[in-house]
Amino acid sequence: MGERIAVIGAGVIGLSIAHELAAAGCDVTVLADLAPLETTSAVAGAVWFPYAAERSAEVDAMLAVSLRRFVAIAERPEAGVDLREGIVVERAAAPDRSWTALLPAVPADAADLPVGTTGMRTSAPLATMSQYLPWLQAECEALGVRFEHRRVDDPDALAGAFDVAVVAAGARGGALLGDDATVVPIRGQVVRVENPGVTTFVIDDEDPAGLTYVLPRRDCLVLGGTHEAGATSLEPDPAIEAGILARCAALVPAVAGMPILSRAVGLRPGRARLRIEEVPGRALRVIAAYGHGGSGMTLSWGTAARVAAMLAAP
Ligand SMILES: Cc1cc2nc3c(=O)[nH]c(=O)nc-3n(C[C@H](O)[C@H](O)[C@H](O)COP(=O)(O)OP(=O)(O)OC[C@H]3O[C@@H](n4cnc5c(N)ncnc54)[C@H](O)[C@@H]3O)c2cc1C
Repeated sequence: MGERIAVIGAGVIGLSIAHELAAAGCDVTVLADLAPLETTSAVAGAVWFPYAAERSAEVDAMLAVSLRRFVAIAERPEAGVDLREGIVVERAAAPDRSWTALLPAVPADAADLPVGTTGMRTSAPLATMSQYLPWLQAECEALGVRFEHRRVDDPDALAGAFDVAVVAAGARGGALLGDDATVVPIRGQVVRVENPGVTTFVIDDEDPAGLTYVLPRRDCLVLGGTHEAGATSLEPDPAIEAGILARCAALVPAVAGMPILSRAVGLRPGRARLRIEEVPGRALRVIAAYGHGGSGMTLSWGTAARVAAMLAAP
């Protein structure tokens, strides 16, 4: 392709796109005002599982692309991605098991589930983001990608220096393009505790007391969470944290009282539909790539493949 491409954003979406475009021969520069470990992506659990994002045939194809890629990446221990056993708790009378078409799963034993629930046992890629994002950045750099710490106020101002701008700016994507007011930040708070030896993840999205999950990363156990549409505070809330700790201890008793290592808040880029498309009428070719909600890691490689295919087309 050989084009000069600016990727605005150094979260999991921007890095994955930069990687695929550089691998295809483009001259790629990532422009971002937050480094990978400062982004929402670094707050993510981060388990491959569709949550709070568009579902459609097109998105399911992207989910499949990402899943295959993460399974392959898990073969490289230095990347920080592991295939983990896990349980997805179900509380609906007719639970949505569409994800099992992508990820094989079997009914979980009642003894492993909260009283009165059903659930599925599966095995899914889980990324230790503190390791995976730096690894992905290094992989990009090995392909020649440059990184500039810089805020972009107007993508059109990149014309001349670049042939294409890819807007992978997460929750700020709509504001940056100025033509999309439909992005809603969805606040998510987590607590990271010492892992008492938990190896199985548990997700209970529909817990009536609040979104609850326990995710064993390599460096900690991530306890979550919250789903607060429209909330934007990046300060961890102590009352919310107390609720998370109580719900997680009820779900996985071994986590009760474990020492807290850190706390984090991220703003998921909520949008009814992913925005992956050409943006007409700009001073250079602009491609939007944001709106991944609670599934940015889950959709990252599928997104990158779609953007690469758009750029490969004449
Ligand atoms: C608590 C929590 C748990 C989660 N768990 C999971 C999970 O288990 N699995 C999963 O798949 N997803 C999960 N998510 C969702 C996931 O984190 C997001 O979907 C993902 O991080 C979005 O990535 P992104 O690259 O689009 O945005 P971000 O990670 O937010 O990165 C945005 C980038 O754009 C840059 N940027 C923005 N505006 C500008 C500008 N004007 N100029 C320059 N740079 C700019 C920023 O500096 C940053 O580098 C979770 C999210 C939260 C909050």
